Amino acid sequence: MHKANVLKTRIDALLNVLSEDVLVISQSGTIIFSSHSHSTLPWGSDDALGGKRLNDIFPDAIADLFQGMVNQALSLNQVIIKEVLFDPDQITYLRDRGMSAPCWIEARLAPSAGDEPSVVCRIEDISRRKKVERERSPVQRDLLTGMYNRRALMPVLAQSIAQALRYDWICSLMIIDVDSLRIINEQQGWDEGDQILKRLAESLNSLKRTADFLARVDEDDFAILLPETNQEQGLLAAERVRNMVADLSAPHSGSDVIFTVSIGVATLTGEGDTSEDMYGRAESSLKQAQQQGGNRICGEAE
Ligand SMILES: Nc1nc2c(ncn2[C@@H]2O[C@H](COP(=O)(O)OP(=O)(O)OP(=O)(O)O)[C@@H](O)[C@H]2O)c(=O)[nH]1
Repeated sequence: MHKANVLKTRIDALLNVLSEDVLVISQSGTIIFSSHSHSTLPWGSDDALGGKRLNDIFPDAIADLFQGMVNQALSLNQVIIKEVLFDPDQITYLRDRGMSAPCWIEARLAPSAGDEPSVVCRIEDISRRKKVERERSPVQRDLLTGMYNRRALMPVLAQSIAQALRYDWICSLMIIDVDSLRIINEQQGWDEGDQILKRLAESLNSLKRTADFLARVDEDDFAILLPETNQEQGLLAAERVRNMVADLSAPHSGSDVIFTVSIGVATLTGEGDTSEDMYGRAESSLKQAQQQGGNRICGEAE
């Protein structure tokens, strides 16, 4: 076999056993080689990527980020590593290939030794590693908004329930969900979605009473634990939140952040009620509010 063919066969064999994808990207942002016959990433085959420009595949912000890495790798002549969160909702190319969950990618760019200025990029899906890190992490704060997360809320809720049962008090929990954040991200960009989450977090933090406990509990969900609050008062508090969001979105507020929220409220039922039960009931009420079209509040039937 010709020496060059032997080399190519060896390289192909090597690339096929890698779980990562390898792309060679030219200085001008064109993919000149890709290795994905057995890729776990949904990029498609070589043919689908070869010759494509970064801008053909990624939204501008991500294409620019890769291009910046390419330039840096070439000018510094060293490996550049970055973690990037891909949201398939924003990347038609990935969505068309059936990718639905957001996915962390570690992109590692190493300068090539070829004639044409280009870089070798190793792309690895690190979603599983990120998930394990999140689950094991003792961190109790949400990185985007700086608020507590669900991990922090649950023991506080359990303690609040225990106290309320012991001293014959009451407490309520509301879960607030941003309506259609997926569509906002899609139509106005992920950054706009981030601004909405941050703005909402800040406003909830200012609105809540000192004794209330606020947390970002899911992608687009916040929860507020309301001590010494019965169902009627819980529903009133939820109405204040909904009105506050309406004010935030009003044209006169000087903000172009326009969104609505749905809210589910649950109240302690008595002996035997647990934090998981109460949380589940607030979630069911929230679901009801969403099913009724969103921008509304639902509590439990008495
Ligand atoms: N901008 C932004 N979006 C996020 C973040 N975390 C998750 N998301 C996105 O938020 C969206 C949440 O989707 P869904 O749970 O379907 O919520 P939704 O579109 O608001 O639908 P409903 O809640 O039923 O109104 C998904 O598109 C996520 O990718 C974040 O930190 N920032």
